Amino acid sequence: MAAPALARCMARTGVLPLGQAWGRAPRLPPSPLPAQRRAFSNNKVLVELDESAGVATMKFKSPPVNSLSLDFLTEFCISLEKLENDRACRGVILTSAVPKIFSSGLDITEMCGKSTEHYAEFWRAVQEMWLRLYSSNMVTVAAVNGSSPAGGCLIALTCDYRIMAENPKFSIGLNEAQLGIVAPFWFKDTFVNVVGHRVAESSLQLGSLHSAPEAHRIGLVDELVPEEKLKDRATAVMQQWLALPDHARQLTKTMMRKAVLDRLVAHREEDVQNFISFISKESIQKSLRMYMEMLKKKKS
Ligand SMILES: CCCCCCCCCC/C=C\CC(=O)SCCNC(=O)CCNC(=O)[C@H](O)C(C)(C)COP(=O)(O)OP(=O)(O)OC[C@H]1O[C@@H](n2cnc3c(N)ncnc32)[C@H](O)[C@@H]1OP(=O)(O)O
Repeated sequence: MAAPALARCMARTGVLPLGQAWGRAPRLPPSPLPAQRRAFSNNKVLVELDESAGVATMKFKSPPVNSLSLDFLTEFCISLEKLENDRACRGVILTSAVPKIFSSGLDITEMCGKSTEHYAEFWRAVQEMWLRLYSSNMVTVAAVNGSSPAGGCLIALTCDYRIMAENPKFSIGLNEAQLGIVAPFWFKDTFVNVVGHRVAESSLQLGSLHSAPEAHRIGLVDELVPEEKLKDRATAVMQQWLALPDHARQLTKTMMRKAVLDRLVAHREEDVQNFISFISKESIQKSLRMYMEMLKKKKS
């Protein structure tokens, strides 16, 4: 099925028609076949699977800034679902193929001047991405090799472990307040689970974008490495996590994340309606338009 058709299906049903994000059987170790590498790709995400290690790398490739458009979100979910159902894959490293940018967050153009139906479709796709990634049975490591505001930061926060490249130009954080918008409760819950309530409260209210050292200091990222070592370090961390039996790690992950996941699952439609009423306000539309203009002016 093509991405737009899948997106429509997601909009109707609220889920991808590929399988279930919930109640999956625990993953089994990969079969002892000869070492093999596989790659598959769609327009937005490149996936390389090292079957001998049981590890895939998902590289975002949606230039200029890997913004999370409806197409990107749909293709991200399809790629993740494929890996989730692949017995040869036990862990996934998320990173970017676009220099200097991990992801610029939700595509603002998807939230400006569109119909109510479009907002509903878009928001369900954002929810779906988070539900699938946060509940993934695989070990998920974010190798943050560029700036990562808002929705980009959410992707990193949703992983099990975050490693960021030490580059003074890169920043990360949930900066929604700076755009005049509010991070939804499940963004906030994910953030609180990583950095704790006090840090999340001030960072969210200020819409802070943190430099790499600051992000490390507040626990937003688990470690910093020189850019050229990021890939190797992500691979080493993955090996460490995969050394444990899958079932124990998966049950522990579920135990830690269930309450937050259940909260969105129980209020999914209400959350879509909240998004629509919020984003449709003329004052919010004006803030978003001004923000886009500011981004464009910054260039000239
Ligand atoms: C009561 C409660 C109810 C709850 C309601 C919920 C409300 C909504 C919640 C929404 C949640 C999350 C929101 C988001 O994720 S919004 C996105 C936030 N992102 C940002 O603020 C990042 C903005 N971008 C940048 O800071 C920079 O672009 C960059 C990423 C640092 C890269 O800088 P650069 O100099 O390398 O590139 P630049 O020239 O700025 O950009 C290149 C082109 O890309 C366009 N662009 C950048 N970011 C986005 C984006 N997020 N969406 C769409 N387009 C984007 C930029 O405009 C340039 O375009 P052009 O070349 O000029 O045409």
